[in-house]
Amino acid sequence: MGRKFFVGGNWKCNGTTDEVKKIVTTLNEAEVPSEDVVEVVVSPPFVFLTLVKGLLRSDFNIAAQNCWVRKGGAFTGEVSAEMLVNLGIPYVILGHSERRQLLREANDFVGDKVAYALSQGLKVIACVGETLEQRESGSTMDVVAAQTKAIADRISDWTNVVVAYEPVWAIGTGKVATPAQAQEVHCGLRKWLHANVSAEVAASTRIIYGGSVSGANCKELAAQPDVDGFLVGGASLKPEFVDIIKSATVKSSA
Ligand SMILES: O=C(CO)COP(=O)(O)O
Repeated sequence: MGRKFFVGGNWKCNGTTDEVKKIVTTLNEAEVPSEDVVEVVVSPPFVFLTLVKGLLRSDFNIAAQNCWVRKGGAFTGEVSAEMLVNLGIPYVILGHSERRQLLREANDFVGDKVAYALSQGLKVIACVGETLEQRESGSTMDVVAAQTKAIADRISDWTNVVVAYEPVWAIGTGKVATPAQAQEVHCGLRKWLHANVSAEVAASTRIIYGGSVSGANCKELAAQPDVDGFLVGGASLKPEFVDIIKSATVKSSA
């Protein structure tokens, strides 16, 4: 199947120039498994993309945290996919729950963004996930399936898509999903892709987990068969991120 382990660090709206330089220095000095074993992608705020690109080791990649839904133009405050391509930024995170919730990004809008970003040559980390209320009402799979469907309806090639399952109740709360809870949804998403897209896409698309991932809990999560990596928030700003990258070896030694 060859789903290379993927560890993303979403820095969100954090950091000063000095702090960013410090994080990059830590990453550059870290001894981590080779590129054949793990793909590492860090996602600084837009304003630091060029700085990080200039300093970061070449075996790590960079993602923007968002981009505009269509071609750039008169859209004050937005950053277009074309601009990211122009800067040499390979990845973009789209549909993060903070944007879905705080900025009211709806499923269709996120689907349009994913399709446009892919059409411009970007790779996409597409986020899905349920709220606590939705989980408690038993609609987790329906919610993540609807979010995934809005993407599937608009794209035909999944090669450059990584799906990030991030339960909203686990983000920034220290309340991590149990390995069994993560595995259940990841397996459900893979089955959904199998039934609604294709067996090949289901087998080859990486489904990564996000929500209070730490150096302490990453190994157990990484051991789950359908967990292909992580999207890390808070811990990606700390040296602990290196331990999370190293959890890739749980997979390669399995
Ligand atoms: O939202 C996340 C990554 O995109 C997860 O954030 P935390 O790791 O801080 O819970």
